[in-house]
Amino acid sequence: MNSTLLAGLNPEQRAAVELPARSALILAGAGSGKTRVLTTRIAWLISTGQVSPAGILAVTFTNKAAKEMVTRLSAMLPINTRGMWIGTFHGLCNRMLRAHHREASLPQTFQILDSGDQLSAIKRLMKAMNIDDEKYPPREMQNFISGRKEEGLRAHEVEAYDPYTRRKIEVYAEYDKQCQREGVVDFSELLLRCYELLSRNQALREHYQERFKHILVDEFQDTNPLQYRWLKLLAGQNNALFAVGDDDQSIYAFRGANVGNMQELLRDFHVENVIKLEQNYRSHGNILDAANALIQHNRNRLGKNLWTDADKGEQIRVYEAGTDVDEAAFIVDEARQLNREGVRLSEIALLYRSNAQSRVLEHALVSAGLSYRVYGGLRFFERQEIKHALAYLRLMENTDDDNALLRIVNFPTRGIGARSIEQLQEAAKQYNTTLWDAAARAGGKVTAFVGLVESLRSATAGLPLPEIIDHVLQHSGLAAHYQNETGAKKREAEERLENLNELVNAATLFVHENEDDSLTAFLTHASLEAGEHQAGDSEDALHLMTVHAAKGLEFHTVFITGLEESLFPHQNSIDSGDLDEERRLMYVAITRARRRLYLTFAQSRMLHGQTHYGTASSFLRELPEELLHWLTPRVSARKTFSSGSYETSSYIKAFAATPLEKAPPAPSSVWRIGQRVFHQKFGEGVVTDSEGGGNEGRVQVNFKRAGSKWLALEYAKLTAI
Ligand SMILES: Nc1ncnc2c1ncn2[C@@H]1O[C@H](COP(=O)(O)OP(=O)(O)OP(=O)(O)O)[C@@H](O)[C@H]1O
Ligand SMILES: [Mg+2]
Repeated sequence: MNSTLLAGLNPEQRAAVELPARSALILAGAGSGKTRVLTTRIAWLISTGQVSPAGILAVTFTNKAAKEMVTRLSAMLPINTRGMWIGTFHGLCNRMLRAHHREASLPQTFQILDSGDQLSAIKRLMKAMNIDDEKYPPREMQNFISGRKEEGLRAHEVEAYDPYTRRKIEVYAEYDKQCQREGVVDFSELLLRCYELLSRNQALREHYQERFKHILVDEFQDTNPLQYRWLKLLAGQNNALFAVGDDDQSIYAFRGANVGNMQELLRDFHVENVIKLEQNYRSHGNILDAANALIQHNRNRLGKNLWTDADKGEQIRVYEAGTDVDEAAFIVDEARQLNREGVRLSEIALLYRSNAQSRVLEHALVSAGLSYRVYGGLRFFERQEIKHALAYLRLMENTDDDNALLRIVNFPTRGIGARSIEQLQEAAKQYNTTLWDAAARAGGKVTAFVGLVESLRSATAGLPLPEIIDHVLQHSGLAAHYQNETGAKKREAEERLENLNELVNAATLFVHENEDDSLTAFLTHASLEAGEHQAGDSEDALHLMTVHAAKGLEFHTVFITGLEESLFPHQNSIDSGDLDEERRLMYVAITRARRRLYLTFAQSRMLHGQTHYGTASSFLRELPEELLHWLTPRVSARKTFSSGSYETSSYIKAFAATPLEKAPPAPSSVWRIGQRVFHQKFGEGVVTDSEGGGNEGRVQVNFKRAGSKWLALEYAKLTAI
């Protein structure tokens, strides 16, 4: 059986699979078979009797990847893969915390806060603490708390040298208390709590160290310091850590991931040899050449060469659209044509840098009647109506969940005003109880609400999950609320109602696929797997996702959309002067394609309610011309590319410019993005965006002292500096 397992691997891959039971690092570029090697190694270890399936712990990047790994394993081995410890860091930590909730001081039914829930919990807390949210923006507070947790630091361990930080630490401490009181944990808490559980509880630690002889990690370059410490703790002195990764695909430094972990791994685990895989099996030559050429612009690379046996294949298709709507229309036409030629829709991916870009694409796909699925982004479980429904379910499970209570106490409206809710919060604070307890004593409509939730709970006790959910939708008033909507909101309400019905379907599927079909398990799934598991999973559908979410995946055809300066590369990285991480992101995007790659961009785009006028991404310029096939006249090449200096030609485009014949802008409006300017009142700043031309135009300037502002060119007397 081993020989069939190993057949088809090249000698380096095979050597990696058959490494002795010591720690190892496989450092290799995109599409070189890292994930395949990792999966095959699990199968090989089990089939050669070196370890039982229960002795394996494998960390993948997404739940989708974990599922795929389990499916591949069952195809390779005649074993029961159910219950194997294969999952994301969050998923595995959740599992461990559920199993040992008492030791971790958590209620068994603890609920998970996604990032939106976390933000509202922080806002609520800051209000109770009377903290000025202008001085301490809640989002910044959220980043502060999550950032510290990802470094493994509790509030009392964070050092502060100024009053501002001290205040933030106070909020952090109170926030943790609030979560504990309410029986909820946020994403980073899952990891930190699990880490603390293992590090404090020797018996438990030894139990798991004894069990997991082989720990395997995919996408190792994106582990953050806490995840790394968690792995180290589990590995102990004797277990083997098998890590695969690619420094060129490290795209989570902004969230604390640390490529330096690779160096630490070599040292901490006494790794003797690093195996490199250099043959790419995924992409045609031109695509790989483009990826290699791009990434060569980065500094500080560990250095790898990728080559392929495959043909050069097609050139990369580049398309310049007038507007984002035109861009979407072009993509839909091409996708439809490919589909007619026999490419399955699920083999086509539309990638974008930011979630907000998906709306226009989705609209075009809906109009064209093409099925699609969005991964990440506007997540099914994050939709307003779904969160309302989940809040009822959460409160039924755990009445301490104040977040859930606040969300639905007056939704659908039952005449409980803001004033009553404030009184409720005051009472809870005064008696040091949860809102639920306070509500039970408050009397009137508030107490009737408690009665409603209790009746939902008793009426559904013992029912199968989908029926519980259906009952709650019908009897909480949620379904009726959307059914009764009329007028302008009717269409939207119908869609929301469909989503609610979809929640029942999701639960049906969940029960079918999981041994633990309790409500708690389902709510956990809703928090952890949000967006990865959408309706109609079996249907052939296009994939839409951010580049971040595309990591590790591959498709016949990939469209990289919105390739405009300040969108991709993102303005933040342009401002910081460090494009390396953005370039790695672009490298990830390019290397997802097997056969065909499209690069598209638009001259104007509506984002966040404003029209933006952009120029082609500087990444386009980093790709060798001979690899590109321009589908639109190379206007930008003339104006933007051939001058040699990108900066001098990235001017503000005139309002009335047509895609092909752009009127040169009036001299008075030539403020290029990146230009440093001086304003009488606001002082020094940098132009970050622009709209329109001539005197009607506006520019956005990020002022050093005054922050970001839009200014009308007619009035703002800016001078270049
Ligand atoms: N020896 C091989 N022969 C044929 N195909 C292979 C071989 N090794 C890997 N492949 C195929 O190449 C593709 C890329 O493999 P895989 O996804 O494992 O690469 P990876 O290194 O994990 O990529 P990424 O860095 O994007 O995660 C897959 O379709 C895989 O099945
Ligand atoms: Mg991979």
